[in-house]
Amino acid sequence: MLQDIQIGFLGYGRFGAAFAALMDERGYPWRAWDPVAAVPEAHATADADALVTSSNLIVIAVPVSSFETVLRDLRPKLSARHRVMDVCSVKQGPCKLMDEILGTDIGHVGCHPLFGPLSIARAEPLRTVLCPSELHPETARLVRVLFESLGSEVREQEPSSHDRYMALTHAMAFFIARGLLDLGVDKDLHWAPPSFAALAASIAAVRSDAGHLFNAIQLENPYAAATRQGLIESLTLIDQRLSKAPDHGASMTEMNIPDFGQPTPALREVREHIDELDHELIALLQRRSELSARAGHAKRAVGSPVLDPGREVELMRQRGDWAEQSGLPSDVVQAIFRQIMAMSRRVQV
Ligand SMILES: O=C(O)C(=O)C[C@]1(C(=O)O)C=C[C@@H](O)C=C1
Repeated sequence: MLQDIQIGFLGYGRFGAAFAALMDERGYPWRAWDPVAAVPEAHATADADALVTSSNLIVIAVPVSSFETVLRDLRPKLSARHRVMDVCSVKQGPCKLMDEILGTDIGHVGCHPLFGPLSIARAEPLRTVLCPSELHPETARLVRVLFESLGSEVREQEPSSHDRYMALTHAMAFFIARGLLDLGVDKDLHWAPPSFAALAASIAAVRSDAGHLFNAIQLENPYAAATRQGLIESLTLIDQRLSKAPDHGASMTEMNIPDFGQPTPALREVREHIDELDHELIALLQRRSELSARAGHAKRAVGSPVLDPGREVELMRQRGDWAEQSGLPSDVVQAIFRQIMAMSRRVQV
């Protein structure tokens, strides 16, 4: 299904470049064109026409605000052999435009990769939402296979359900984080309690955002304004209840978070936490293995052998130090890393 694929990135910004690197790693041929950003020479085309001539799957990777203009400019260059996908973080508008402008003639599918340059670089799990057009189920199938071959989990959704869900999650995270950022909460987070970790990550995401992303998430999602309003209202209500509380005891009961479960015996509870943690450890090992495969790829490209004894000695020493600093026996931690390293070398051969 993917053997004849020729990918053409229309737009080579931060996301386009990271996505293209992922394609590269899996060996898919790709080209890119961008009026501003520099594309690596081996993949560059002279203009948008040359990109369309040399590709059969066009990935529109431009800010949502310029999507319509780019799509209208692209349309006359396309023929029946082309498929088009977008990567916008909102879906209702772009999917409607693709149905309208590309119609039955050109296969298309809406995509929202829920990952970015940082999550790709860190080998975090990849997830993608697809919004298939009723007109082109076969394009959705092709693009699903493509994402799955990149290691991404894929979910299909109606554009409106996607945007409602993103208004409650993506837009909310950015909205709250932006508010905290404006309050100056991003400084000195070293001593913030673990309960703040998720918010700190959201603040970091907003800070590293290319600028247009925040506006697109809030302004191009038709449900985001109402969701923001709903949040402000519920926070105001909580604030009013807190400030008019005559005494802490009585009024705080309604503020209590409901207890959803039966109290569990202490050992069962601890074991549940251990299970959860081990699950996370395995997910981290899987990500490490992914990075190791990339290291193998990079070494093969310059003809270096898999085994790098110098790096391994340094790595062991550092893990030993980290273990000691955390109050763990360094010899045991190093023994664990010897096994991890053995597994790592296996994925590189
Ligand atoms: O750093 C590298 O060169 C890797 O390939 C990664 C790695 C590792 O798993 O950390 C694996 C094998 C090498 O001998 C050294 C380190």
